[in-house]
Amino acid sequence: MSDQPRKPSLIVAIGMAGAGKSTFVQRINSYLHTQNHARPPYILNLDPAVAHVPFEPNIDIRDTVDYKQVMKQYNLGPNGGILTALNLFTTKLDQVLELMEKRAEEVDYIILDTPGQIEIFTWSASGAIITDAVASSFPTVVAYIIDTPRTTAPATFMSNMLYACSIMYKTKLPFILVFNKTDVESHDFALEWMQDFETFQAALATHSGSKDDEGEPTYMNSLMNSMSLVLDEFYKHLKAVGISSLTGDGIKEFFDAVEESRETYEKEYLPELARARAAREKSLQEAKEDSMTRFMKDFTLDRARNPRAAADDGWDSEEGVEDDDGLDVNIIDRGMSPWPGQYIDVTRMRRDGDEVNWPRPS
Ligand SMILES: Nc1nc2c(ncn2[C@@H]2O[C@H](COP(=O)(O)OP(=O)(O)OP(=O)(O)O)[C@@H](O)[C@H]2O)c(=O)[nH]1
Repeated sequence: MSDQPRKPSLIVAIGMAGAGKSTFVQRINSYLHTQNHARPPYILNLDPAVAHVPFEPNIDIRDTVDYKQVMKQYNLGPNGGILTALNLFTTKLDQVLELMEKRAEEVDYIILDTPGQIEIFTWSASGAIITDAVASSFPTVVAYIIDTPRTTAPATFMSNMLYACSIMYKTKLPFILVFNKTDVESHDFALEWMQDFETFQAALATHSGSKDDEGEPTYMNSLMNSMSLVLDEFYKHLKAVGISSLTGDGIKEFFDAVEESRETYEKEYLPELARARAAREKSLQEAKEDSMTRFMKDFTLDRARNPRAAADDGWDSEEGVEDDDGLDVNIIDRGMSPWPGQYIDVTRMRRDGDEVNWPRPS
């Protein structure tokens, strides 16, 4: 056993707009506040456009970036505004991580509530940077929130699962399917479909719109039939829990799933992360060596063909070229003066004369 204090588990709450992410975050927040041995979580709100969140986040993107101001400044629509706000926030990620690290010993859970427009987080560079950064510091799990009552149609269910599948393979993180709103609709049908693809196919066959005018299965029907076989493999890699963020039903099972996912993170994600890092460093080193070898070859060839040039620029071919350590390369730093197209930090512009509220008081 290591002497290091146990790191908090980090939960990234992702889901389609209206699936109940914020209500879910508030539910787990209140659950942790009321449990005898639990400590309140550390919460980050990453949705710049949300008007109201039912909890008090410790770090709130809205304190750093005013997304309406960003829309005006860059002449963007709402989605562009949210994405740019997230990009700007990501430039401060080192500060965010530092704050989380500082609080790590005081909390057992860190929770990230993500923007309502799911693709802005899951398919943007910033979303990937944030997810990778937190996941390399804390045992992380993705909680994919599903609006259960709106997923009872086989086609909608399949679309939702395909989306979940794409996020899981993109992040490679432990994944929990959270079937929310079970007070309205039980998630039993979903579990059945996931455990036995034949029951899904049977539901598909009886669902309206599965046959065309001539009584033949529609193209969509055949496609989904085949997809259900593919997804069978995907279902084996994830956990599913049913909860009601409204009543609190199933929250304990959710935390059990988080605990199990922590083991998956340590056994599978961390070694994979270390392997990926080592591979990246190796390929960078190889690319560096390769480019150096080619440079030296071209350089020597050039000097052999044109020895006068060497004399003109004072280079003594007898001495050769100094090794890596001896190279005196001046990197030009353009950071001191503005240039066309320079990135402007609107977060600073917004704060001119304002009270800086970073981080939010806990
Ligand atoms: N019946 C029921 N309603 C719920 C539950 N969870 C959330 N809701 C309702 O679903 C609606 C959407 O919930 P939010 O928490 O705002 O959903 P969200 O995913 O954060 O939505 P965005 O802000 O668009 O991202 C609200 O009206 C909630 O009251 C639940 O477990 N049961």
